[in-house]
Amino acid sequence: LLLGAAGGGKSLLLRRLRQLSAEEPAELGEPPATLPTVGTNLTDLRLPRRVTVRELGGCMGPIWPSYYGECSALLFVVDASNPTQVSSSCIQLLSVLSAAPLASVPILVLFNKIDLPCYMSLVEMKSLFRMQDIVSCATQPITMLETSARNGTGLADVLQWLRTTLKDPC
Ligand SMILES: Nc1nc2c(ncn2[C@@H]2O[C@H](COP(=O)(O)OP(=O)(O)OP(=O)(O)O)[C@@H](O)[C@H]2O)c(=O)[nH]1
Ligand SMILES: [Mg+2]
Repeated sequence: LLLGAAGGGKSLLLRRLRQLSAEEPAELGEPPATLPTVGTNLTDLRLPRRVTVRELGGCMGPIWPSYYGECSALLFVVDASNPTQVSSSCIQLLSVLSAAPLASVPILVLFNKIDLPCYMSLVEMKSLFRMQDIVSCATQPITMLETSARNGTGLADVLQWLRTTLKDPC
């Protein structure tokens, strides 16, 4: 499952992950245009095992929980260049972490858009989110990464996390 506030970069991230996991990955090139996801967006990745990622648009927040039951790993995207979204993203993350069906689902928090000059660093984001408190109270394993879906920074680590996390399907 791929979640996060509207405009954080989920759709672009998914396109990039698909490009990078293709059999013959080409240069990423200019980012393709994306539209706000109204509803859900399903994309298959080859890791090489087939993994289906379901993006839920930020505007679909009220119905996110109806998809928690079938989730084996969760990516949560935060726009690290947008200070005004930090508090709402933090509340959304807390509600994801406290959802019963996700109690043991591994979580990867992605601080995206780090190519922008005004982005907030991992250290700043961790402190704004009070990540230490969140991680110590959470029942699920939480990993954090900085990414740019625009230029590809960190995306190989995202694929590696998915490979490792989804290695032993249960
Ligand atoms: N500079 C920069 N722009 C990005 C990055 N990732 C996404 N964007 C841009 O941010 C805008 C929103 O990206 P989307 O991928 O559509 O965002 P989304 O999270 O899917 O949004 P919803 O579907 O509405 O929930 C687009 O203009 C993207 O090109 C990034 O890493 N860096
Ligand atoms: Mg989208």
